[in-house]
Amino acid sequence: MSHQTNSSAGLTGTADSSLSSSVGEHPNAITNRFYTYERVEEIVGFIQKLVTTKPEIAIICGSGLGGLAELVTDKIVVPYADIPHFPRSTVVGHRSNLVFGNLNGLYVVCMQGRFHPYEGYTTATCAFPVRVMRMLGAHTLIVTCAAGGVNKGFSVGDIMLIKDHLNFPNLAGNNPLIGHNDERYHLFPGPRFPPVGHAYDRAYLLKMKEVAKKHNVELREGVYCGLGGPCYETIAEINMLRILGGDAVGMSTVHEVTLAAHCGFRTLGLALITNKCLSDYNTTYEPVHEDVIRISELKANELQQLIFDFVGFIKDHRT
Ligand SMILES: O=P(O)(O)O[C@H]1O[C@H](CO)[C@@H](O)[C@H]1O
Ligand code: HPA
Repeated sequence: MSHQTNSSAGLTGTADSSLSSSVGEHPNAITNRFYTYERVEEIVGFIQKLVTTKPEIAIICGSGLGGLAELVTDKIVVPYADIPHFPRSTVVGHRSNLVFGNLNGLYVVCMQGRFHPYEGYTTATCAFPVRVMRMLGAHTLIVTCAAGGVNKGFSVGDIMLIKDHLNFPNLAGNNPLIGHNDERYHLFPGPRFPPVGHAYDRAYLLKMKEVAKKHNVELREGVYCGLGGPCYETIAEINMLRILGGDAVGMSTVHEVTLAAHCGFRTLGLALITNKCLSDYNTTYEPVHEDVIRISELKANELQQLIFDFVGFIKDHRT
């Protein structure tokens, strides 16, 4: 399949000058002027010509966790490169496909590869596919990521249910919702000031604990800290995160979950602890991405089984 597009993938400053400039010039505002309601609609329309079944569950696959999409049956794979205006994943361990199909009885869409701010994308660009998946019909978002273990009680290979997050870019004035709050998304017109106190669905969290118990998997639960990257953290930064109540750290997820809360997704977040974080100045170990991918791939099966069963639960409890 090949679809020619003359877009520059909506990277940062490709604002359409014909659009009114009632928003500021913050890079995220510019992105939101590029990914207008019409453009999101165009992307959704393009996908709907290829995929006629409406997905109920949207899944974002973290570093090394793209194998989840291989569990999907009756697959339709839509490369990001074929979708008008869609960015590309540039990071090892992230492919660049939307994978549609059946997972344990429900129709799903998997992002096999996500976008990170350190790749040069704004947080708004990184997160905008969440809106696309919502407009395609999904009501539940399962977000997965690789993360460093900030909590000293965590071990490499642990799976942490994300109960909340610390969104550092947001605290520094960098939120994917900066810019015009377009109320034409009539199915999910998020408010100008969206609440995010319950961005991670409590009932889903409890259900996932039950699923894990059945599999004899002991889940951790904690607060995910979203930082900008691409540097891994200094020892002082890790110590700060501990003081602030952080349990795991990564460079993704928080902007996606922010947009998901805005457009009415119910969200489950799972972080796979791929490495310990630096704790003292005598430690010689430093995290490396190769280890992150290796551990993700090693533990992927376990995570996939949990998600597979969780989707089965959603199927049985749909209203
Ligand atoms: O969050 P995901 O995409 O799983 O990846 C994590 O792993 C990479 C660092 O090794 C960073 O991209 C970090 O965010
Ligand atoms: N820090 C930030 N992001 C990460 C880490 C880490 O230690 N491990 C995996 N992603």
